[in-house]
Amino acid sequence: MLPEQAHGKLLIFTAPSGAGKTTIVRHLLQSFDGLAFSVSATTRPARPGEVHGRDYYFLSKEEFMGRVAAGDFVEYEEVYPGRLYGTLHSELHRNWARGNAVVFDIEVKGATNIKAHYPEGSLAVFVAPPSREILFQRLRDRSTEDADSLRVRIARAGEELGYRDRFDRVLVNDDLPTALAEAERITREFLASQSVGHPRSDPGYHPPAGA
Ligand SMILES: Nc1nc2c(ncn2[C@@H]2O[C@H](COP(=O)(O)OP(=O)(O)O)[C@@H](O)[C@H]2O)c(=O)[nH]1
Ligand SMILES: Nc1ncnc2c1ncn2[C@@H]1O[C@H](COP(=O)(O)OP(=O)(O)O)[C@@H](O)[C@H]1O
Repeated sequence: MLPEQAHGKLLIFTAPSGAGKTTIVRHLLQSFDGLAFSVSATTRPARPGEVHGRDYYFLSKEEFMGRVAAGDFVEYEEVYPGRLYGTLHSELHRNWARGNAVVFDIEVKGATNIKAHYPEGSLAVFVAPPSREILFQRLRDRSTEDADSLRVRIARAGEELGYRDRFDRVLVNDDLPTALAEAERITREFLASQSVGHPRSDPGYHPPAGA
């Protein structure tokens, strides 16, 4: 068990939509014991094949706002108009209590906020596409979005590319096997590194005597 108010490790993958972070995170979850996914809550509808509680907690706007009011989120963002996404405190503590490092698939602002809240024990990796054109092509080829949703994602993805140098690492996802091998290397090193920290803005935490 972790000491009260202490926290475990956080491995954050962030990128513009379509860069490949979901593909990379899924691969890592299959490849490593001791990693657990931070299942976010969202108000967007499930895509075919997505499972409630595994890919996301799919909530109505009312349910989501109720949980905001209850203080259940570490962070949340309206990523697309009317589409809320957020990280639940309960999700992190549930996974840390089991001794797992938590892995995130999250957009750039959420990643920045998580990293600021948990500066110790966290590593943020920006997944970069080989080019803007390839990024947009991947989004179109994935065929998960209707025309409007695709347009919104492409516009936002263009902006998010500008966050590239604000994180701890950049992982270029050009050839997929090469990117997966690099992601494995980063993860192996991270899991072997020093572990527990304390959240920066947690008023309840007092360091143990002699710490
Ligand atoms: N801030 C924040 N963003 C999230 C969270 N969960 C997912 N996202 C991001 O929201 C964006 C939209 O996710 P999604 O609808 O699954 O679309 P996709 O990126 O096109 O696969 C992605 O950049 C996700 O990484 C969260 O808990 N908080
Ligand atoms: N290196 C790659 N080469 C070609 N296609 C890729 C590569 N990585 C991911 N893809 C494909 O690009 C699309 C977007 O990837 P995804 O993992 O959904 O991105 P994100 O989660 O960042 O939005 C998916 O259809 C995925 O299969």
